[in-house]
Amino acid sequence: MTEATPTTGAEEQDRPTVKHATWDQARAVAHAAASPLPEQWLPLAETIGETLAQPVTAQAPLPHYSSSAMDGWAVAGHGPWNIVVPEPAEEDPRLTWARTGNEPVIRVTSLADGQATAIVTGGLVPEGATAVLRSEWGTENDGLLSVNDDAAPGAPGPGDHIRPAGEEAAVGDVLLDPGSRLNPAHIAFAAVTGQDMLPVRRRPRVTLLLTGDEVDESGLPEPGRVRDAFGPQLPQFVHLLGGQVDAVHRLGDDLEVLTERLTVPEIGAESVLDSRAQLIITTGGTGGSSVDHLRTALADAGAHLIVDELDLRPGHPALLARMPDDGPFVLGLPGNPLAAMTALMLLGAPLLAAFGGADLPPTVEVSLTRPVDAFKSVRLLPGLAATSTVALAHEAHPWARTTTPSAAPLAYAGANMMRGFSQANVLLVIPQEGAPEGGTVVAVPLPWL
Ligand SMILES: Nc1nc2c(c(=O)[nH]1)N[C@H]1C(S)=C(S)[C@@H](COP(=O)(O)OP(=O)(O)OC[C@H]3O[C@@H](n4cnc5c(N)ncnc54)[C@H](O)[C@@H]3O)O[C@H]1N2
Ligand code: MOO
Repeated sequence: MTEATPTTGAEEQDRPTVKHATWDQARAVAHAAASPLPEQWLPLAETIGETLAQPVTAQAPLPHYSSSAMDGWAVAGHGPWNIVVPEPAEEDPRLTWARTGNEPVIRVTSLADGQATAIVTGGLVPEGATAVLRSEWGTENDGLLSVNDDAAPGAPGPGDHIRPAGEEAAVGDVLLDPGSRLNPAHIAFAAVTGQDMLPVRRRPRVTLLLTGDEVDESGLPEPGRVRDAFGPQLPQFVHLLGGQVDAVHRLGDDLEVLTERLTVPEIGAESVLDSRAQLIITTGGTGGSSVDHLRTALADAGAHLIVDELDLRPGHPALLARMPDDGPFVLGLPGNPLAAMTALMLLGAPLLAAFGGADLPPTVEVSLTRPVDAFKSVRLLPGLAATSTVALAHEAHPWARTTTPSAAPLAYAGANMMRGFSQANVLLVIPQEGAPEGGTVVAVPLPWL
């Protein structure tokens, strides 16, 4: 985890603008730009989908006691064994009427060599027990337990069916890493280690400003108009990347409206709490035409450009800026749908990860199933990689070894096209000179890989 030092507005403004950023510069600069949001403790069940702020460590050995993995008998030494029957426990007679189960007994806490006692799965193994004999393999006769003919030869071997305390983790072991986006498996694990609350970083609040007079929100548009590719999916896409979209505004192509939306707090302007979103994502209007106003609006508002254009296609007119006085970040996505998606992955994903205190999202190396031609610039192409989260886990866990996965560059990858992207699970970084079949290139995993 990288714990970025909180920056002041002044430092922010001093940082030079990175112009025409390469794909990896864009990721690194965006990730370094934001500081982790404050952490808060939430009840375990409410932390799924949030980002863990501190490591979870084992407070006790895991499991915390030696238990039986089978119903049967705990045995000490070689058989046959004398069966130790638990003594009945003394009980307050006024309470016996309420009891529905078995008579209370005093648990057998230790066994001497040649003794055995009945045990159920998950039961606490008595001191001195050397193995558990499963119920199918033992026969009781007159207080004596023997291994029967069904048993495997040599059973029970030393330690059989005993789950030793601490076999999963020792006290102090790091069980979950900070920066992890918590999923149901993490929560199950945290629960069995005895956690009730976890420290998480809340998602940064995001406002979407969708520009474009020519954009329709439903139906099949007339020629000259386009159907909005962003409104129906960008809030969920941003959520997958760690943000929380609280507001979506459609602005048309109007400089005044855009400037107002960039500078006016979302709600509660007079509130003591800063109600502004931490990130404003705009779509369209990044270009230089008479109806593209984003750059003008940002300059008028005194915003500082952190990244000004990317040195690749599609997505080159994208920008990352910050409003003055520690104001929100502004991520300007180009209007062409695929260009917007590449810019979101290169600038938005690392920025949102940094807000959560998470590392730069990992990339994977893939080998191409077919060659890709040279082009006038680096390209980001939608790709279908034969990989899984295991390949990503490999980055964090060297024990999850994988070989280089293959990936197919997908057709229909124009800046305005969604057909290729709709089948993709990665964005392939193709060098300017192209790449041969079998050539290795970097792939940026999409958050639904
Ligand atoms: N003379 C130049 N023209 C263009 C250049 C250039 O360098 N010189 N760059 C091209 C590239 S590359 C891109 S990308 C776009 C950037 O455009 P903008 O960010 O200014 O976006 P718009 O002009 O508003 O729209 C571009 C395109 O995208 C469509 N669009 C917009 N919003 C949506 C939406 N919500 N859903 C679907 N499609 C949308 C819009 O209709 C346009 O077709 O500029 C190139 N031009
Ligand atoms: O960003 Mo444009 O979409 O590079 O082609």
